Order: sequence, then structure tokens, then C-alpha cells
Amino acid sequence: MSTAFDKLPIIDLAPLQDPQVSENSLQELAATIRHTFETVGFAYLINHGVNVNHTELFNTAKEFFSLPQEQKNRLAKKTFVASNSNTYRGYFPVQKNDTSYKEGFEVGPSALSETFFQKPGKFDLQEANVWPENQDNFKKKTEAYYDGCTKLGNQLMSLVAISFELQDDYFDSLFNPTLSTLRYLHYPARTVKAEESASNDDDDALLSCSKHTDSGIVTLLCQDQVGGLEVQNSLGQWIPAPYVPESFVVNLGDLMHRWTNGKFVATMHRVRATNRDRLSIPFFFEPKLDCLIEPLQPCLESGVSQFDAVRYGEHVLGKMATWVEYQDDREAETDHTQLSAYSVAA
Ligand SMILES: O=C(O)CCC(=O)C(=O)O
Ligand SMILES: [Fe+2]
Repeated sequence: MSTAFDKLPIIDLAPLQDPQVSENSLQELAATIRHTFETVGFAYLINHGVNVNHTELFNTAKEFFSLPQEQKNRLAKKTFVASNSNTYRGYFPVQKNDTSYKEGFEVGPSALSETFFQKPGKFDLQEANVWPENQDNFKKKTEAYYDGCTKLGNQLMSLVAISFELQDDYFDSLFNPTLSTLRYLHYPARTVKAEESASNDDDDALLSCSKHTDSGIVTLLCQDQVGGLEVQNSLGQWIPAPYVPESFVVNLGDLMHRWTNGKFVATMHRVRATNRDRLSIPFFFEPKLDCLIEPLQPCLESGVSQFDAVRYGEHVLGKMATWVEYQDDREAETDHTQLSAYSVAA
């Protein structure tokens, strides 16, 4: 159940990096993770073991976003550029007429060891990645980071398993091959009036990413120092989640809420608009396409399941209908790709 938290807890994952770690320390860490996931649903992870330098990672993101628009458009999903063939992976431009104001580039696994039947439709969840031409370094760094996040995702799921007294490898085969998504995000600067950035509990703030819960399992977010991410507590207040050096922000998605029979919370969050460009890089740790998500046995109080079983792929396809990254509103009258369209001068 969500609580009236006033800041995000910090979870130290150092025990995971210790090859001599005792059973007891792992149990303790697992209990901390479970408690946090049951109450706040958000935390900072430190000593996470992912070999990443934030400055380098954000430089990699900047390399991509500073490519000429024409080159980015060649990587755009079919929704945005009809002559392109990629439907699920790739670039999405800044949206028009939306409270989300961001462009992004999404990458999935580099190779799938196994594929599953997916009913033909608008989106192919198992399609190959697209990459900018002549940017081998960008591809190499992105793939290495994707692998690092996948490893951490698996470790977190192992702690979740331990916390429910399941085998520590309970989730392993369900996340292999993973359909995780790494998303580079760029929120262009906007002109924000003083009153729009004044208080932390209003619902009328100018946003660059509208309030939402993530749809999947676990999100690992790397954000730059600009700030703007806010997390809603049980009182409805928006609690800022500023940058903590070399940490990840971790949070849970709707499917994890479902998988734990409502025990883990998928917490609402949003990004407030700022007058500086902002970069963030969420990694959505996801299972294999046909993974059956049904409430875990240890989460069934008196054997009662609150949710029907659902396959991961079906769930995502259902959710996508509501995601701005998959809506094309090019027909809108205002050209919102121009920053001036959003300026609200003080
Ligand atoms: O940019 C951020 O800090 C959050 C992004 C986010 O919540 C998302 O992409 O789901
Ligand atoms: Fe999110």
C-alpha cells in the first residue's frame, strides 16, 4: 500500500557486489527491497554495480539528439514516418498538442535467442533495432549499457524472489530472452512562468511528461542534474526526486503490481517542465513475450487472486494504445516542434 513518504529512500546494493556475501545479508537486502516496493514503489539504488559513468552516458545521449533532424527521422517509427518499416523500436519526435514534450530513441535486445508467435498487427514487439548510420561507437556503448541494466534487472528480480521465499532463480527463465527497452529521452527547454514552478503539490504544473504509472515490471532510470521528476505519495502530493550522483531511480510498473497481487505499488510520476534542456534514460526491464503474469502464489492471501493472468505481449499491446510515443498527431494545426509554440512568457 502506498504511503505518505516525503522523499525517496536510498537502497545500498553493495552486498550484491560482494562475492563472499552471506545468506543473511542477502535476506536483509531482499526484505528492504520488498518493504520499499510495497510502500513507496520508488527508490534510489546506489552501489548498483552497473559500470556506467553518467557524464559519458549523457554525452552518448547528446550525440544522438544532436544528429540532424533528417537523420533522426530516418530512424522514426512508422507511426511518424509512414515509409519507414520499424514499428516498435527507433525514434519518436517531440509530440504536438500534448502535455508530454520530449523526443526519444528506443532500443531493444540486440539479438533474440528465441522468438514467439505474435498475431500480425500494427506493432512488432520482437523487431530488430535500428541504428544511426556511421555511429558505431553509439551502438556499442548503448548495447553495453543495455546489458548492464539487464544484469541489474535480473539481480533485482532475484531479490524479489528471495523476499517471497521463492527460489532465487525463480524469474530467470521468464526474463530470457528479455524484451526490455532502453529509452534515451530529451526534454527540450521550455519557458516556464514562476507560478508554474512554485509548489510541489499542485496538479496544474506545466509538464514535459504527463503523470503516469509505468506499464511493465521494473524501471531503472538514469537522469541528469536538471531535475523535474516528481513522484506522487498517498496524500496526492508531488515529491521531487532530484538527481543523486551515480544512482539509478528504480520504480515498479503495473505488471509488477499485478504479479504481486497488488502488494507492490506502481507509483504515479511525472516530469515538470523546466527552462533547461533535460536528458533522462529509463530502462524498462521486461520479460519474454509470452511470459504469463499471474499473481504469485506467496502473494495470495487466503488463496484469492485479484487479477486475471495475462501474457506480457498482450498487456503491452493493450497499453500502447494509450502511449504518446505511439500516437501520431501530425495533423494538429500548431507546429509544436517549434519551441516558440510552447513559450509561456512570464
Ligand atoms: O524522464 C524521467 O525522469 C521519467 C521518464 C518516465 O517516467 C518514463 O519514460 O516512463
Ligand atoms: Fe515513467
